[in-house]
Amino acid sequence: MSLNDAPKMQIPSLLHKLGKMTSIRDTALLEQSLLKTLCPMLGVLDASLYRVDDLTSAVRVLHHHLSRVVESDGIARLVERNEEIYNEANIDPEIKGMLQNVRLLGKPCTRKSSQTQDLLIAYPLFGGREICGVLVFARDREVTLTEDAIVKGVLEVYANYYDLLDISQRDRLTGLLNRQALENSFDRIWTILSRTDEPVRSPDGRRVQAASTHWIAIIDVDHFKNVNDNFGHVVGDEVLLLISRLMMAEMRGSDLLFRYGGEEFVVLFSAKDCEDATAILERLRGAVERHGFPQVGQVTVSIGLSMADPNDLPQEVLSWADRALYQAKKTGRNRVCDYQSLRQRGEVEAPSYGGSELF
Ligand SMILES: Nc1nc2c(ncn2[C@@H]2O[C@H](COP(=O)(O)OP(=O)(O)OP(=O)(O)O)[C@@H](O)[C@H]2O)c(=O)[nH]1
Repeated sequence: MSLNDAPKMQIPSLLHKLGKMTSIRDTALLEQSLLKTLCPMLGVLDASLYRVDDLTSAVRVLHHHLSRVVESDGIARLVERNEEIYNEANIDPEIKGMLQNVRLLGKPCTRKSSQTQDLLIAYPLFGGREICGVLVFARDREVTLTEDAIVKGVLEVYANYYDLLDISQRDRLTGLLNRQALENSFDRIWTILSRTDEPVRSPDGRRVQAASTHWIAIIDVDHFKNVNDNFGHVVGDEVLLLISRLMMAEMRGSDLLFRYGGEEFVVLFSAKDCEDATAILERLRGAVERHGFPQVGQVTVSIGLSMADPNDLPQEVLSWADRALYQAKKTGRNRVCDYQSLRQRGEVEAPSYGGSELF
């Protein structure tokens, strides 16, 4: 079968959807739009996009789900639901296996679902020459050659456009997400955190567990002005770049890392409890402390931590982490301080909301 066999109505509709997709200016909405474009074309109600890191573990998953709901007027309508999760811990082993196979083979893979008897179909998503994601959907029949060509074409347009949008969200020096990206996505991330109890389903209908407690940390380089003053800005930039690489090495692929300001970074991550979150950041602090920075030698960081309870305002939580950072600086630097413990011990006052430098 060739593209000529595609139903006549499908091509105008596809072009229209591609036009809509490329009018979007936000990567998260773009992903939703991709799944929204492909689902009706493939005749499926669910599809998922797994973003993977260099080691093929999924770092972020978007599930798109359509269901038929009969409304009060008696007419059945399609209702759309999108779920985004940042924790790969509970992805089904069957899906994990497929992600690995797609990554190794660099081409689409199909296997029979052990639970529903549907076919699980996975397509690689390329970012440059690397695979940066996998599209997965389940259906009762193989994709035809025409469908295969359409899916690959749509994924290519999507990937090229995603790269363009992604550049504008990145800090030029470190490649981490920039402050603008944090501010733009803060409310969306918060909504995801507040939904942790809701069931999330993978394309073959199985339940995917959501994440544990979330935390925000602000990481600030100590006496960084001295680095610039003594060694110059080029060396200072190299220090920032190396610290960002140490952060990437020490944190998990699913953690969100931002360069928030000059020598200030923000990390959004999940951890079991405060002890666990502190231990993760202590590991990072120690890695920076032990690292030999060219010319400069030793550099240290101070870290302020706060629990990111979705019932609190994101800006408020960030200001608490900032308050804890201030305390870490005040009490000697090269330390991790967490706001909730400082409050319990009466070592800090609650900052007056709205008075923070952040936002
Ligand atoms: N090289 C380089 N320096 C930067 C960049 N952005 C900000 N800075 C410098 O970072 C320094 C921050 O200095 P301060 O805010 O005084 O803080 P500090 O010297 O780190 O002191 P403490 O935070 O109190 O430990 C300033 O000298 C800025 O010029 C950057 O992109 N590259």
